Amino acid sequence: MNLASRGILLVLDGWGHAPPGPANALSRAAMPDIDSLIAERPSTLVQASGEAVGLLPGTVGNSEIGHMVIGAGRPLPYDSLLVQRQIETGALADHPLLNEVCAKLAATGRALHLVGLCSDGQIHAHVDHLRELLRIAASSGVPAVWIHAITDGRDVGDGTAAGYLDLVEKFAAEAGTGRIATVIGRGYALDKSGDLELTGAAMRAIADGVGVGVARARDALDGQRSDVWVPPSVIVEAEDTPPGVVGQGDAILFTNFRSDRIQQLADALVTHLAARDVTVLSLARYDTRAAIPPLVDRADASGGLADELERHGLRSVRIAEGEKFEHVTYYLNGRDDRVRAVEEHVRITGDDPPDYRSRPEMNLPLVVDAVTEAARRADVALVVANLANIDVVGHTGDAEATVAAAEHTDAAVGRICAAAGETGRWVLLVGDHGNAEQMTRPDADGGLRPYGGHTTNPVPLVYVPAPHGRSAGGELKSEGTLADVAPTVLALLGHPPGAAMTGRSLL
Ligand SMILES: O=C(O)[C@H](O)COP(=O)(O)O
Ligand SMILES: [Mn+2]
Ligand SMILES: [Mn+2]
Repeated sequence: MNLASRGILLVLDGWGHAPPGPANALSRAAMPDIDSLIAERPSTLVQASGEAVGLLPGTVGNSEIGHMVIGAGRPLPYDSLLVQRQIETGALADHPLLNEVCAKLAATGRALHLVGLCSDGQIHAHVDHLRELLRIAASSGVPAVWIHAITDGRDVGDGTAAGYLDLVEKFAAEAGTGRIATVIGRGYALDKSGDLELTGAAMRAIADGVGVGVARARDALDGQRSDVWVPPSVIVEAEDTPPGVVGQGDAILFTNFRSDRIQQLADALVTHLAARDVTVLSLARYDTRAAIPPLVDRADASGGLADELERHGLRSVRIAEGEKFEHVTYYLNGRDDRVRAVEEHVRITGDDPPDYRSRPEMNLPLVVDAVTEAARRADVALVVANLANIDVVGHTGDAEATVAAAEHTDAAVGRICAAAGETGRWVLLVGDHGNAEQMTRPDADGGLRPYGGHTTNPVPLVYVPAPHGRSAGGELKSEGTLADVAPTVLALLGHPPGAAMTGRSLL
């Protein structure tokens, strides 16, 4: 392979584009390296949200679909879209497995427990799906439906949980079934760091009714520091036992469509309830240890960049710190957990602070070292790395910390581009979805409140040619999407797009 055709694909997580302004942490940050790349190198903006990537129109992008589409070279109908389609066509209401489980509950007088994130953030879940499941349960004659409401405050503004709890109660009243049994912050219920104390606290509230006792769902929010950290709370209507515990012969249906953050809880519940003869289902397919039957299955994501690199015998090294490791491996490879013979997966571990605001640099120097080391190797055609800071710190909603994260990211990009120059590599930089370029959101009273969630903004794509390599004229083609990244990478490596790819090279 021509030396100059080797490269580095850098995903800057949460790097969206928006006009400069006080709420744009990226325009506020001093980012001299990235600014000069955008000024001097071919660049464009590409779509990373909504239909362009396989989401419902107007839906914010996310790391899973972002990396999957970057890898697949085509939009992929995401799990949320597939669920929505099944609702619209009536297929969910007619789902044989769901009907069978509901019929059994009706016949045995047992309860259905719906467990999921209650917001319309559309990253992990949508409260409208819960509404539909309540309707289906009601029309199937399920005698009791308990809702285990996980509060959000991350994919939607913090302080909005009360409104969603009210909405859930309204949906239940409309359907004629459903009562909130527990209220649990996503910090507990959706931990994915392996902290089994957090997961255990959520699990005991759901399964056993052990937690902070409150009279009404909304009371669980009183005096709490954020929607994310609402302690596992149990609605106790009578003095003694909370009514919503999971009993012998009950069924649990997890209503999140995205697996990554609910799977730890789902696995814990399956293990904990093993002796209680509980049927467990999930709305979409999960990557749990226990096999949980999904109501809606995943779209095929094969034939992407990983398959093409393998076919051409091109070695790639994937590098990211823990928060985004699966994204440059599992998701980029189309939710395929094989490590191919031509791949190396490097998970950067450092010490992770409990709150990234206190260390917006995260473990970035270690990521840069690993990228530099891989870039020096002649046997490596492609280094793929994710720089997580802008997104992960952006999620705290703290604009000052996010500015600092962006400045660290800029310095890292400078170091990586210098290493690329020394090793004769090109670099392609791309965001996977917006986040840090929009750190406030209007609230109901016409004011602005801090916002740490994702956006629908396009993301930059910047091509830094190798010192003696192919140059792309002045600009990259316009009107691209994340689906065009893999064809562009393949073109730079000297290959056509894969047969399954509908994206095109933007060179
Ligand atoms: O799970 C999270 O951290 C957020 O809800 C979504 O962020 P991600 O899509 O970047 O993981
Ligand atoms: Mn992301
Ligand atoms: Mn994110």
